[in-house]
Amino acid sequence: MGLLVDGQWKDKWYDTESNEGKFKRQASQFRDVISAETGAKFTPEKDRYHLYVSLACPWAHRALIFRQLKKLTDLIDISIVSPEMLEDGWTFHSFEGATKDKLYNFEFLRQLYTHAVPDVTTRVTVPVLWDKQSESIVNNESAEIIRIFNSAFNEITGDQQDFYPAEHRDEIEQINELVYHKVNNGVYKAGFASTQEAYEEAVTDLFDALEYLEKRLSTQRYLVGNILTEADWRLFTTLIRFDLVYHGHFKCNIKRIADYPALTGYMKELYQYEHVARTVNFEHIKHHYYFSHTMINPTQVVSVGPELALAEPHGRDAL
Ligand SMILES: N[C@@H](CCC(=O)N[C@@H](CS)C(=O)NCC(=O)O)C(=O)O
Repeated sequence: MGLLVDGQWKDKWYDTESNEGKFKRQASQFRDVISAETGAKFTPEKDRYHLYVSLACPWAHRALIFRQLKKLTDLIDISIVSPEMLEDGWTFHSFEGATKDKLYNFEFLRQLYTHAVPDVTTRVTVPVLWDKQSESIVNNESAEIIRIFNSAFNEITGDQQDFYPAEHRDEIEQINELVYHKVNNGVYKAGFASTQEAYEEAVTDLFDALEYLEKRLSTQRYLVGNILTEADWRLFTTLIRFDLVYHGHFKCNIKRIADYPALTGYMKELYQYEHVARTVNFEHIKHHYYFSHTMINPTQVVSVGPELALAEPHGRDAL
């Protein structure tokens, strides 16, 4: 794993030493929008954009889910990186369920970043929303890509479902804040911590948040206002990976999601939601984490279990 500095690849892991053993995620750099407004640089068009994802990555997973939910699969094609992310970062090496780079046939994802900006300094992350017309990155921040997908193409697809409704935005933002820091990023803070204190702080915050979410979801079907919103999908991509990789590989092991009845039923319901299951690839998830993080798992042995009973009735209809 590494990063680009002035367009040059440096094989370097996140520096936790200078930060008391804590993992600090860097902000995404490409933050444009797609809009039908006059003068907009990126306008909604069929076949103009391409999405680069990893099926292992919870952030890219959000974008893949929104692409399905918002009926964008015919408008926006995808390229899928190999789950093995080692000294060259994300690659398009052959792996079942991965694809080539469908636009440029690049070997490495970093080549896409330098194709856009030759002297860029950035981490090379997924997801990337790419504009084929200007050959540039529209956005590489999943929280923003899902908002783009939520509304920018509605005129073309005719799909008006709104996962970020105006009347619930304050509450969505509040819950997103908690879920992002303590859960989505919380598992990484626990897993990548390089001191006991940093790990314990992250894992305690994470399980405090899970206890809170379990309570909240015991009396209401979804996180906000009893309708499905982006807040639910943002939580889902961490929950679905939890017992598979975060519990073992990242030592988030005070409990499993299977030990929380409400969170388990909720996760199953979202998994069973139309077309969502096809965005989940358990092999890519397990292989990526156990094989790529050699500082945590130097043998690169990938765990076999656990079995998850995701197709069983979720029992959430009563709420
Ligand atoms: N804030 C970004 C984070 C994306 C991210 O960190 N993706 C991970 C994969 S799960 C990645 O590509 N990591 C490579 C690296 O950090 O070098 C987003 O939500 O889009």
